[in-house]
Amino acid sequence: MTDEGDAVACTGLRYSFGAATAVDGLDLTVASGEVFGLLGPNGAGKTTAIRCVTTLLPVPSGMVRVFGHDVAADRMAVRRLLGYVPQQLSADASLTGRENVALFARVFDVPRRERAARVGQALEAVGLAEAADRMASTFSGGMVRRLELAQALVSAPRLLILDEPTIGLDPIARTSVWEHIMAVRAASGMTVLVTTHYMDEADQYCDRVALMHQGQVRALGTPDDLTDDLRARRGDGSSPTLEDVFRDVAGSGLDEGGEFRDVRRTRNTASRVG
Ligand SMILES: Nc1ncnc2c1ncn2[C@@H]1O[C@H](COP(=O)(O)OP(=O)(O)OP(=O)(O)O)[C@@H](O)[C@H]1O
Repeated sequence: MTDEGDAVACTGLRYSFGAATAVDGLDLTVASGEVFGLLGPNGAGKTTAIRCVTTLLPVPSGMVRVFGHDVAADRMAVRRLLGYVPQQLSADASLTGRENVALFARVFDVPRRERAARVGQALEAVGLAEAADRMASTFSGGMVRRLELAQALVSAPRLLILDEPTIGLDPIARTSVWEHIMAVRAASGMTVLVTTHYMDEADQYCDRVALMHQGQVRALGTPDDLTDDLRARRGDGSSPTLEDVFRDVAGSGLDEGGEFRDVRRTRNTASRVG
């Protein structure tokens, strides 16, 4: 397989935790260069699906390719192509911003003589050049998130995967995180795959979105296509939002919002950066 073609192609992906099916036959294609949003409430299966794409979970059933590489058969090639910002804290509070990014540069095999420059560029790209030599423990929640973004960017990934990048941040910090993501994407042409349950962010920043519910994609398209389609079906002159589209495809499931475990995990994630 060459590394041309779509950034991500999932066919019939299934993943279960014991008897509980988290991802239930996911078919999904992310085109090279697009910003793609995987949306859904807590427990929809978003994190499980992207952990399969990143090779952190196996692919027990179905097929997942990243730029043509089968993630099950060619794990190292896939890892070299992607940067991943997980929901969990990945920055070390006892190191400076620069030391945190340098650590990722070493782990991701950035050539030694390029490391210092690449670390500096990654910090600059997320607006942390001036704060780079402060301890990460002194950073605000938004700065920690941007530091984690720099960690993922230092290896110059072709595919950046972000799991709830703005959860727990105030509106100004959320905008700042997104503006830095979009600026790096515009400069590098990298593909971005992001999970979020903030429909407004998806509407504003994503080229296409997949609405996921109970392990399956229930709707797929550009935010405008999805809202236009619902407007046409309603035919009552109202202007639906992406959230209305989600309520339409997921029904009452959206309000139920996953199990207790899912809510607790999300709260933990939010408080660790707050
Ligand atoms: N380690 C685990 N053990 C058992 N079940 C799990 C585990 N991780 C996730 N699940 C279950 O799998 C389903 C999908 O979870 P997943 O984390 O993929 O959803 P999500 O859409 O990313 O939600 P969130 O926004 O809360 O992260 C949920 O029902 C969840 O309870």
